[in-house]
Amino acid sequence: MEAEQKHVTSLYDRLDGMRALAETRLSGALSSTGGTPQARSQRESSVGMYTEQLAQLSAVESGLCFGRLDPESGAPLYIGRIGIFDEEGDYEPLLLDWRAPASRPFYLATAADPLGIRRRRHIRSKGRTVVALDDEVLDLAAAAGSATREGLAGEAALLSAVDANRTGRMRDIVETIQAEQDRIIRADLGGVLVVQGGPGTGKTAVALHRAAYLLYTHRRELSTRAVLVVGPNPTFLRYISHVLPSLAETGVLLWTLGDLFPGVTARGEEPERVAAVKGRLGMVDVLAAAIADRQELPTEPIAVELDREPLTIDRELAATARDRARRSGKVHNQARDVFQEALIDGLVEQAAAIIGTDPYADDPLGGDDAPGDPQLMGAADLADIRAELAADDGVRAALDTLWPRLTPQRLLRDLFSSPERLAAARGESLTLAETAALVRPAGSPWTPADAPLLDEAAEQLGPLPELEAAAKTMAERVRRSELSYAEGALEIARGSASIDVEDEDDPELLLVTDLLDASRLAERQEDGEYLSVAERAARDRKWAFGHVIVDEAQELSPMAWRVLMRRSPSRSMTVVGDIAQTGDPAGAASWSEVFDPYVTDRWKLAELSVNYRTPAEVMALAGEVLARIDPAATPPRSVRSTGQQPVQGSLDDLASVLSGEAAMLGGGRLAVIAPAARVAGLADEVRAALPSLAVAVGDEPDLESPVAVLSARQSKGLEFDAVVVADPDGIETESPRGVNDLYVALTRATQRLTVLK
Ligand SMILES: Nc1ncnc2c1ncn2[C@@H]1O[C@H](COP(=O)(O)OP(=O)(O)OP(=O)(O)O)[C@@H](O)[C@H]1O
Repeated sequence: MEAEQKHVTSLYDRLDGMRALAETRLSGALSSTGGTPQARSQRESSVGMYTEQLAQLSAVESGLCFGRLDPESGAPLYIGRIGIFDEEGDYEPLLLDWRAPASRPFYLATAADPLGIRRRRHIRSKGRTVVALDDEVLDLAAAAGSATREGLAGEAALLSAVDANRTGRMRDIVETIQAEQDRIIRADLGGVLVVQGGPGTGKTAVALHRAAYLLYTHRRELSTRAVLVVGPNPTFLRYISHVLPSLAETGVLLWTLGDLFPGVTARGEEPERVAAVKGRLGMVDVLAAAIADRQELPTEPIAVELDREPLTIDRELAATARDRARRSGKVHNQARDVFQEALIDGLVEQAAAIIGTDPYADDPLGGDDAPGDPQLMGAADLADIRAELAADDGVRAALDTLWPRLTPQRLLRDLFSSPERLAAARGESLTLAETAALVRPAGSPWTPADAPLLDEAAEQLGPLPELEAAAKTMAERVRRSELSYAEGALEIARGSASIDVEDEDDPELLLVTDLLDASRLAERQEDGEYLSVAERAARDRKWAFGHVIVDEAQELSPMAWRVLMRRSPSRSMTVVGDIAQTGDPAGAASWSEVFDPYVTDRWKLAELSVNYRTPAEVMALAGEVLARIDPAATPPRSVRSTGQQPVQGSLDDLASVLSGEAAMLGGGRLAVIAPAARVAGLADEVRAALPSLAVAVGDEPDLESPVAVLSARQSKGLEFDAVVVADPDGIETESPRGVNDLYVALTRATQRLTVLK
């Protein structure tokens, strides 16, 4: 232990040194002022780079080094959160990043297949002090007598992690990743990988570690395209938000569905059945019809004047123009030009007929100008008339009525606030009752189910031409500035690099030179505005992410998948979920139903089978509910049993159950999970029963409070040391997939479960 402490201390010394260096460089960059635009851009770039570096170095403080591998021959390898190299010696690794290929046996080696490793050691620390060492000898003869269970790597460390008190924040599992999880984490970048697993099998943990692994292994590709993680709600995202930083990854976007449409944060609420209607693919046709409905024909002819001559836009002219615009194959906002052109053609014809016809045609002195003669006007005159008509207020007003410029927001706001517009758009996709359910007041907040519709509307409408032009200018500026930025910043990085990189092919060395990667530095923009790739991705509706990870994926509607597929044109995705936990009426009943339309059968399914959260006793009870959802389903195998059977009782005893739980809670967390309709009332009872404890409740409950009162739906993806499920029958009957919600509620406990009817 003493020897390990020595090594660990020396690693922390190196970490301190790296931080001090980054701090000095950062303050140097911050204190320099003025200079040419080039110098300013270099400064901005290095400030961004060193700030990020410092954040990463601070995040890996806890558990910096957690493992050691003793190969059959050669020096031991230490495994940790980042790679640290001996810059004074010959660049030997002092600590291997857990994601480096050489670290892999730490997760995969078994006595049966030791992968050249003699011994695996888990180093457990508190702060910077080593407190325990767990050794596994990966030698069949030596292992024969040991109590290690088949298939578990680092059992002691694993059990200590799964038994630890929960804190309201998800922790990383980097020290104890199991082989079946490791294979998913390190799967190839390309293609759609679906990870199906029961409750507590580590799907969320695996998804996040995969993000960190992919960013490390494919830094070049992914740093310029960014990785997106989609989770079910803001509370869940807060719950998982510390995991990636603790793995030294800061550039990943964590979004809910409601964040998918730039400029809109959709957090409004609506009945589930309404959201379910909005989530159906039939809405694509409804939106198309709603747009077509905005391409109107005048009920009365519209009069416009040209040089005091009366012209008319009548139904026939508007219909001809509309046909031409529709047949152009362009999207609405782009086809407006065609419509305008066609309308003006018609008006020019009228004008020419009036102005261009000789009024004295009957005059015998009129010569060639008899009625019906060709135009008197030349091309230049016609062009003048066109220009005049195009600028005419009356014509513009008519255009705005007959073919308005539409933003997605305007289209949807107008549609949902108008029973007439909805009736016109519903086609065969919506029943009368569904149509009526969609109506809402004009100022209603955007809901998560609106976000995919806004995106779909944006696709079908196309950008407003003036906004598109502005975006192009901006993109060109960024492109030009990126080049000088990247070059300048590379200069800085090269100048300050303390090692001389000779062998670019050495993978270990490349990891360090990632910091010098031009593509990463090219993220920085000119004009003092530092925008990371993630920030740029967040602003750009058409951003194509390098990789998309979806958690609780079973809950997403077909419309939501449609948007996500657009954000991932390369179809590089990791999707994790559990069909048996689908609670949302818009959610999925099978994975092939979700993916076949997009990637036919070219998606891969991986399964996780071990439950690290719920003790066997609790899972046995939850298994009875699972059997009602799908008699063929097997519940995941619990990694441990606690000997404590779930308690079943009456809701009348809530107060005494709660005080008993509070007494056992230690530093852990307790949740009361109930039907949504009973949450507020129960929260009052919980407060009364536990007056000295903070009780979290509401839309975005603070999960770090010792006690939370949640609906079953809200508890999805979360976990607590102790759970009291109140009114299970109420949960089951509250919604069409209520039995799935009950299954979720029963599988949230890491230690104790009480069910009160
Ligand atoms: N290899 C591991 N080592 C230690 N803890 C683990 C491991 N795998 C999973 N866990 C823990 O098990 C718990 C459940 O993991 P996670 O929330 O990722 O499961 P899940 O499959 O997403 O569950 P659910 O579907 O119920 O939301 C977490 O506390 C996680 O840290």
